[in-house]
Amino acid sequence: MPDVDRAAAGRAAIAARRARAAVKQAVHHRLRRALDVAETAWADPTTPEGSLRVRELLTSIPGIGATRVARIMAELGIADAKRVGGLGSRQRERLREWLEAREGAPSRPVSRLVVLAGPTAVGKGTVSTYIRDHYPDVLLSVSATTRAPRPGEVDGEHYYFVTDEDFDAMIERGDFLEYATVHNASRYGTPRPPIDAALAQGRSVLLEIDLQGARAVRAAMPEALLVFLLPPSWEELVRRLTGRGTEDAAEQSRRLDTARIELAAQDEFDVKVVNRDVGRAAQEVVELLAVPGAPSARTRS
Ligand SMILES: Nc1ncnc2c1ncn2[C@@H]1O[C@H](COP(=O)(O)OP(=O)(O)OP(=O)(O)O)[C@@H](O)[C@H]1O
Ligand SMILES: Nc1nc2c(ncn2[C@@H]2O[C@H](COP(=O)(O)O)[C@@H](O)[C@H]2O)c(=O)[nH]1
Repeated sequence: MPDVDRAAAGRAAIAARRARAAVKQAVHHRLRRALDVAETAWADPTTPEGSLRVRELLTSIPGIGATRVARIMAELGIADAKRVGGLGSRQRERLREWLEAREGAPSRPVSRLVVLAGPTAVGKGTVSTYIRDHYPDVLLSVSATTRAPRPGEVDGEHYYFVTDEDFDAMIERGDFLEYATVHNASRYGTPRPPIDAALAQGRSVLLEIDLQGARAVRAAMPEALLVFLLPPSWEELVRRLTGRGTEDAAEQSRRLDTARIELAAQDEFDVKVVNRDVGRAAQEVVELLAVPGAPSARTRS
């Protein structure tokens, strides 16, 4: 096949894969949302979620129309007019199981190379650390950076802390899969050799990098799956950034400027995950990685 045709076929295959992933992600997202709504209603039936009718909750899931809803509710033993907050404990359990079984169905895209990006302080580092600690089969890439270590950060574990000269030398040697200046401040780069070695051994790899890095990895390795971590709200994002207390006011403001740009680019990503709860967000990311022994959504506590 001529090179031009091969390139066009490759682009078409990638576009088709992204389209399929987007549809699956939309269904998954609505199922996840339905579960969140139900859990909120059961934690406090006086909330707006509590007064939602079960049939409304179920029709919010793509592909489920009125006829199917009636059949599902009959199977679950839930009367047509029931509200989510008014369900008894057995009905709740049956509905939860039904939603989790759907959500855990093997319909999501899975990749050996996942890029986790998202705005400052959304919890990328926290979620990645949770994955590293709970799923040792996954290689969490350690970046090089020219920024100074924060209290408690360990060289070689959180980052390779290097000088500007070292960073330049690494660029010269072609050590990086990608690198960027982030928040108009320090430089960060992803060392390529450990990633190639892990993928060659069949291990899954997680990169926790910024938007520019995510775009560069997509260009270099189109098989990578790009995941965008979202905060529950802008206010919560600001709370997390200020609560972390590791940046002064000027740096916080610079990071929030970048955060606005990053949030505006979220639709470029294959999958979006909301970080309400660290363990849950980590599990959602792990389910996108081809990891042997990772628990399915059905076994989530
Ligand atoms: N689900 C969560 N609920 C509440 N707090 C959280 C959650 N996830 C992370 N945090 C807290 O938010 C703060 C920011 O988290 P973290 O440093 O992991 O963010 P980040 O996305 O890696 O930030 P940056 O891009 O600036 O490095 C931390 O104090 C962390 O403990
Ligand atoms: N493009 C890259 N971005 C990276 C890399 N490693 C980390 N990052 C991102 O930088 C910011 C700031 O990190 P912080 O530790 O100073 O708070 C954050 O968005 C990281 O995801 C990398 O190798 N390449």
